[in-house]
Amino acid sequence: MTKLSVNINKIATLRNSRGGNTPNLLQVAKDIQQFGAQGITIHPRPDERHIRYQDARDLKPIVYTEYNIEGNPQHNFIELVLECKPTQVTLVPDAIGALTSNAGWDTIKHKDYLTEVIQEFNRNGIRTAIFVDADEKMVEGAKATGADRIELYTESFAHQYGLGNKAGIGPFVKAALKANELNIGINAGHDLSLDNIKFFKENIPNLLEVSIGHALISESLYLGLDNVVNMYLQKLK
Ligand SMILES: CC(=O)[C@@H](O)[C@H](O)COP(=O)(O)O
Ligand SMILES: NCC(=O)COP(=O)(O)O
Repeated sequence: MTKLSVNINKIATLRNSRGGNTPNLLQVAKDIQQFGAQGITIHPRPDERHIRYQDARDLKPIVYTEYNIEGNPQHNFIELVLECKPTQVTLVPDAIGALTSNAGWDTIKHKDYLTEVIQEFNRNGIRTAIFVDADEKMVEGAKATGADRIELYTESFAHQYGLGNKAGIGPFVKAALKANELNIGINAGHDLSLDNIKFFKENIPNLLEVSIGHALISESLYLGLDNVVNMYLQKLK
């Protein structure tokens, strides 16, 4: 079974568009867990355009499933994660002002920095994951930092799959086999959807967790959050 962690960034985007508290992020997080999701993911960005740092703190007592905080480990982010002590921190190399995540880490070039940050989180009992492209060398580099898991950046797979090109899964299978060989866990995310998730899951050996936000919230506009969470759970069995 692969765990579903729902990324609630888009709920915060909607809330922030009017400045009030509708929709209520904390209530949505409670409901998503009640509907059966096994985790909640947030990705606070430095400009706090969707998830605010205070949201991360407020969610701490609400999230009783796996709490995953994603972001670039700048000083403020590290402080926040150490304060919130989530189940998992996922390190993502976001450029300031990027529209969304658009690349994995170069785990070879940044090995020393990543190792240092990961040691700090490990000392605090927080599981660590590194966001990487589907590249065996980057998986080896992630393992060398001491990270518990990789998160495969799935945008290229999703894009190719949408064009009808199933061969786009190829590099992801190779990266996953390398991760299995090295005994580093596998998460995945970015642009996964009801259309592509089953194929992805069936082809990736030992896929532990997926974090899904943009498509899942969009699909919920038509089908409802409860239905959509459960449709993903069926496909991830
Ligand atoms: C790492 C990743 O792929 C997601 O966290 C994604 O970047 C969501 O962030 P946005 O909601 O800001 O697009
Ligand atoms: N880590 C990926 C994530 O949290 C959600 O990405 P997306 O589904 O919003 O593209």
